[in-house]
Amino acid sequence: MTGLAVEAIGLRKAYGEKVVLDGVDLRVPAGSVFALLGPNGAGKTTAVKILSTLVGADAGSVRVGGRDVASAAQAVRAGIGVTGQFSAVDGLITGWENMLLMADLQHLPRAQGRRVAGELLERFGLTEAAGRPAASYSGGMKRRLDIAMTLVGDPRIIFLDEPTTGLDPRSRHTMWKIVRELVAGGVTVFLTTQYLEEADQLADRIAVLHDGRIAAQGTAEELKRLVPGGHVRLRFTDPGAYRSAAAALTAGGAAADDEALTLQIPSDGTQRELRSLLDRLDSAGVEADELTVHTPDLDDVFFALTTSTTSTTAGTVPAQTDHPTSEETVR
Ligand SMILES: Nc1ncnc2c1ncn2[C@@H]1O[C@H](COP(=O)(O)OP(=O)(O)OP(=O)(O)O)[C@@H](O)[C@H]1O
Repeated sequence: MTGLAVEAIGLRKAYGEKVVLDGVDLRVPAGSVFALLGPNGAGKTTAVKILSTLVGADAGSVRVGGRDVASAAQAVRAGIGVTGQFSAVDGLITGWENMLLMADLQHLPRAQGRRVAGELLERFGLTEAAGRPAASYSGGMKRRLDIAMTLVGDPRIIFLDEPTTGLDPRSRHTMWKIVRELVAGGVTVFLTTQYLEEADQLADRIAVLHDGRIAAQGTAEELKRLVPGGHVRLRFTDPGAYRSAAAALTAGGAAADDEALTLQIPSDGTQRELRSLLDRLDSAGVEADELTVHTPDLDDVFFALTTSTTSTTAGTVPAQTDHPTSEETVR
């Protein structure tokens, strides 16, 4: 599949008086990981339900795998996998039986169903536990079984609704590895999450859902640049070099710390701005001992976008919060 795996335009959904989605546009390139990020109740699950044909939208159009979810729901369903917050795993039967049930639902011939079930259980580290009732599995194992069951039909687009909520850090990392492997195999992953780190780690593109609208959308780096407060910090050990750099850069708004021999220059951290800064240092004939780029992290973006009382559109972001910034040091 080429082009867009998911394309939603003007999605609206209300439950009674409550408007949950109020004109949402989403575009997910095939073969990528897309994270829909939002606080509790933002409408993430509702969006997944609409995109995966489980619930109809009040307005707007959705194409998944190139097909319209309203007029070709059956065909859409055949090409997708959905793992919800409430697992499809039946606790009373074993992991193996859960897998075979899935294979039956997918109408796989018996021998093929057993082979696929065995391969997936192996891939997700569940072979040993396969004979035990799923109710005895840990949260992470149940989640892995859930995804394994989703993969029985070899879907090319997978929706994972909060795949790591409630998991411990180790299980969360295992889940991230699974997502990366799926994408390496050409699968498109649409996931929802409340975890900024998860979106940062996994997603090629992130959309922040707030008050029924997309407050911002882009790569993690693009989103971080929406929040002001980025700067470059230069540290010197030679006081002479420090003074020369300070003289060359204070016109550019550099804040100087004479005791620590550091200069802090406002910057969005882009290559263009860094090059211009280095050019100015070169012209002054000085070299910094350490150069650190401080970019706001996703926490800054998320809090800035989701704590406002009115929704914002991409590119217009409320004032920066006090959350720590991430740092990258270049020596
Ligand atoms: N079937 C329904 N009937 C009425 N209201 C609903 C229904 N489904 C969801 N809602 C409401 O829509 C809003 C969004 O819910 P949704 O589950 O989509 O949010 P979410 O972002 O997935 O939240 P969470 O992270 O808590 O799962 C909530 O206020 C919820 O109460």
